[in-house]
Amino acid sequence: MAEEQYKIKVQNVTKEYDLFKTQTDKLKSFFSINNRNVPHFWSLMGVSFTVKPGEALGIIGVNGSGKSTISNIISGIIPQTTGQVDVKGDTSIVAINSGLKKNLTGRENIRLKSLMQGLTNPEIDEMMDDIISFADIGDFVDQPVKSYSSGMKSRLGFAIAVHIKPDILIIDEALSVGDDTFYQKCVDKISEFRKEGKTIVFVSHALKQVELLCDRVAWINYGKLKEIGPTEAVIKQYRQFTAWFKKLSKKDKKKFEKQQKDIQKHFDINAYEQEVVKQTAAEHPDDHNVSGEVKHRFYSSVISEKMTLSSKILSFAVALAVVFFCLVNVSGHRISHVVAKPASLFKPTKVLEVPNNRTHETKLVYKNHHQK
Ligand SMILES: Nc1ncnc2c1ncn2[C@@H]1O[C@H](COP(=O)(O)OP(=O)(O)OP(=O)(O)O)[C@@H](O)[C@H]1O
Repeated sequence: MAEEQYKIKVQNVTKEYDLFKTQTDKLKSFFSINNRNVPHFWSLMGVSFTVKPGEALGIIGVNGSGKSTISNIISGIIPQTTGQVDVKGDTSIVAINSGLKKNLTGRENIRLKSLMQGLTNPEIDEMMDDIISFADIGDFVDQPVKSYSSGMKSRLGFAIAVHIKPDILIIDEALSVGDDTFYQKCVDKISEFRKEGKTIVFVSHALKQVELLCDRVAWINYGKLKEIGPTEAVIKQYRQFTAWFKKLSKKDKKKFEKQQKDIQKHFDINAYEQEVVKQTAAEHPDDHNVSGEVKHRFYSSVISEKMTLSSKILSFAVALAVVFFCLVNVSGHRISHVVAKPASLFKPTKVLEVPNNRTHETKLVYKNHHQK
């Protein structure tokens, strides 16, 4: 069977967030054995799709549906909770609020992002003027990014992203804040990118832009992939959904949104895993290790953000050891002495008056002898 050609493959990806109310709750959860009392929210509840080389995939969906979450996971900015993400090539993300260091100037940000992408200083010097001219932010290029408007940040972010020539360009709502002239410049650049056979992921609410730029569209709806397919067909379905939603009364809109959010709060990852096992077993009846394979697919490439009980105990023990050694050091006693008489940890050693007529070595022997 021919191997599937893809640039990005997202398989059974989920993303869970803990909804702490305060910083104290967060701290309490570190010391608790289980996190059962912390409310959870599943921003993604098992999303799978592939993006082919040279394809422009649009990602659409209502506010809070999980579009930025999936684009940040593909870009490697945040890890998924479960599932596999395979990206073949360098990615560069342009998002309104990501990637730029606000205390650095525009010029410094250009250098930093380019270095992070593996370019050398001479290569960056060569590109610097082109990037500055594309961003067209005037003297602000030498001002800290914190003084930029969102449109200026987007201009700079886009200019850097397209000039460092990544294999995969991810654009998350970045065009929505630019003016018409800049927007046209970006569209031309994206079209150029497509002609070069680069892969594009385009997250946007602007359906007209999506229609213009994308070959296929993924509609993410409250953490799930609702539809994926040809641009026209998916956008038509999405428009029908938004038209239906707009017609609801205020009360029904709220009720609908609450129902969807409740599903995301009570998502059961184990039940989802069993569902995938069942589905895979039905598709591959001769495979006798479906359960093991699904488990591997769910958890093998996941870096957990949460600490397990054993790692909590280990961190606690290391912290205690550090405090102990600091106290021993301050107390002036030897470790063996403190171990034999723990109370001495809090009694500082007497300051010894060493007679001046002794040599350095004999002073040390004298001190050791008298400290016992
Ligand atoms: N750090 C976080 N902690 C808790 N919840 C989060 C966090 N980040 C995102 N979420 C939640 O995850 C859900 C998806 O967020 P995401 O930003 O991916 O949505 P989106 O589709 O990009 O929305 P928008 O169209 O408004 O940009 C939202 O309900 C959001 O509140």
